[in-house]
Amino acid sequence: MKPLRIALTKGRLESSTAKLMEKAGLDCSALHDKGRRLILPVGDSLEAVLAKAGDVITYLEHGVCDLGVVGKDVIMERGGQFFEILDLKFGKCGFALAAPKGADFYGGYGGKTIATKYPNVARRFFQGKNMDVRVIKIEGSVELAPLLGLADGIVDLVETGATLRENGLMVVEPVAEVSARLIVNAASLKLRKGEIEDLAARLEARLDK
Ligand SMILES: Nc1ncnc2c1ncn2[C@@H]1O[C@H](COP(=O)(O)OP(=O)(O)OP(=O)(O)O)[C@@H](O)[C@H]1O
Ligand SMILES: O=P(O)(O)OC[C@H]1O[C@H](OP(=O)(O)OP(=O)(O)O)[C@H](O)[C@@H]1O
Repeated sequence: MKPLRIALTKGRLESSTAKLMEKAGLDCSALHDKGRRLILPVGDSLEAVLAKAGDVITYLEHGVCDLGVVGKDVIMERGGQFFEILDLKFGKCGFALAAPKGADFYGGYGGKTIATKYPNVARRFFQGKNMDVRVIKIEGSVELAPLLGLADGIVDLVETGATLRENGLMVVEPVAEVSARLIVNAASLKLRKGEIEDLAARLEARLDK
């Protein structure tokens, strides 16, 4: 039987993913000693693919990967046709609306401008409030936008709050909680149900509380 292929998000989620798989009894030595390789064996039943977060979903939806580990932030922004089967309880942070300290974000009558790396999440949040805002997509260091006068506020991920604090911004309102999720391609879940459920159960048993 060929190994199940799992797409892992490179970067922040990488070490926690490897730690969890190790706790579940899978040999992750290749991940620790990967050099520049992007496809690596994990135990003898898994093949790990290291990809950018959004690409994890692309590979999964096209059926070239069976499983994926990706942040709920990316799932909320991208959506897609797949099953989310497990909250992995790491990569914990949250979406928040933030604005310059002391600003009355909801005050005044003028239209508001929001800068964000997550335009769909931001639009949905303000639609839920029946508020018509202008959304500008920014690729990173989103906190810059209100400081430079481009936006009234941002919708971004907040973990420790240090980036907001050190740049004179504050949380106006939390938007959603975020953590890493295990996702599965729909056809794989049908065709390799037993193996996938077995892996999910092994991971679930070793999750942080
Ligand atoms: N403080 C945080 N900031 C951003 N993402 C976080 C944070 N804490 C946990 N995460 C999770 O880690 C995932 C990967 O983040 P990471 O910054 O490594 O990649 P990225 O967002 O694609 O950024 P880059 O473009 O810099 O690679 C996010 O999608 C999110 O689910
Ligand atoms: O609350 P904190 O612990 O300060 O973490 C939140 C910050 O981390 C992320 O940025 P990242 O470092 O990924 O850089 P980026 O802005 O270029 O995406 C996020 O976009 C915030 O800026």
